[in-house]
Amino acid sequence: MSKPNKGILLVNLGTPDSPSVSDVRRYLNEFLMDGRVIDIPSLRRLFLVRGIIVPFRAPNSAKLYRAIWDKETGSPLLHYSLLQQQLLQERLGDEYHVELAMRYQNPSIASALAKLRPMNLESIRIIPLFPQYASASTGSVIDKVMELMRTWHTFPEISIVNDFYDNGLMIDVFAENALKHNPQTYDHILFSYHGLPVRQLTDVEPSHKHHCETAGCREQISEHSRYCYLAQCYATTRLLAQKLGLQPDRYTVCFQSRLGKTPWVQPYTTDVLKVQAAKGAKRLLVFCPAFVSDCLETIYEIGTEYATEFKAMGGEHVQLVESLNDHPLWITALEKLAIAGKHDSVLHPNPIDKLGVVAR
Ligand SMILES: C=CC1=C(C)c2cc3[nH]c(cc4nc(cc5[nH]c(cc1n2)c(C)c5CCC(=O)O)C(CCC(=O)O)=C4C)c(C)c3C=C
Ligand SMILES: [Fe+2]
Ligand SMILES: [Fe+2]
Repeated sequence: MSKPNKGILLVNLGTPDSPSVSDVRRYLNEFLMDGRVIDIPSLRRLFLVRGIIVPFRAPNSAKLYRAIWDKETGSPLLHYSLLQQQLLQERLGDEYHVELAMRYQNPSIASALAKLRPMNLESIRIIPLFPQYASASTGSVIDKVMELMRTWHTFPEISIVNDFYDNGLMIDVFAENALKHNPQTYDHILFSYHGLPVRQLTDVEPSHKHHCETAGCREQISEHSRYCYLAQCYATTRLLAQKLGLQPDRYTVCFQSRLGKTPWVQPYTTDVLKVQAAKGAKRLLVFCPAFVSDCLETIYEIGTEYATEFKAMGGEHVQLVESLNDHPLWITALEKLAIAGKHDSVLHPNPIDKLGVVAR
């Protein structure tokens, strides 16, 4: 067995160590004290998070985590992330060493970097597992990695995959997972993305600030909206709709998981459910393309909470499209990202067929 020469660090958001109230409290405290997540001055954040949000939220969130916790495999997010790490390692072979980390809680980014550092690697590629760039997710991972690496004496070649919202193989896997449910048999289709406070959307870059909603971010990706979460969510949706042959009146883009009282990007998924129920829709198919693994926000929020709400409004069925999880083609997408970075971008193609990575 040869010694690995290249490091890959996969990073997802994080999950509590267990669904106990104390572990959920520790997780929420770390998560929500991140200044990129609750982006207000640190003293106000401390008061709001420690004094109000976490004490009230932790017991309730712990109940939700208990509902999705598997007796053997624990948190679905950690379970699928570990599978992705293991399957990617098998694909890449001995030349590479693949580590998994979570931005919050465990396995921590610090512990993953502590394993990679003494390997004296030629390069390390960091892959935050969020298809669309947001400062609160991808940005926070990059920030943390940079903070931890600052003390290193020597650096290998470092690269970061900052988004992959238009990755062709990822689109193929979501489309394939949806086809199992015969999309044409549903009254309407929702593309439900994780929400963000509106102010976090507009703070992208000076030429984009204040123009997000008027600069056509929902219609196209432009040089001003290249890093706009909203623009990337709509771009992912257009690619999926195109792949599945969906006309615009068959689907709605919406945003879930709002927290707090400030305005978040709209339309909210709950409002779209109401509109659809009022129109007489009975069956909804829901994609969650901001998540590469099924997790609390897909399994519980969509599959249980929103499904129950929709039924109470007269609907009959809400079907979640399974996430990418351990799909072999998604592992191929990760393999390509690991070897060549953003290669399979549909909108900005940079083919790497010459590297010999073939779709399996
Ligand atoms: C898709 C990427 C994500 C972004 C962007 C994001 C922003 C964001 N999230 C919160 C608050 C919460 N999110 C929670 C769970 C959660 N969030 C993501 C991803 C993104 N969040 C995932 C994958 C998960 C699920 C984790 C799991 O263990 O399965 C939670 C915790 C659950 C709960 O108590 O409801 C909170 C809180 C904010 C405030 C925010 C941006 C500002
Ligand atoms: Fe979140
Ligand atoms: Fe925008």
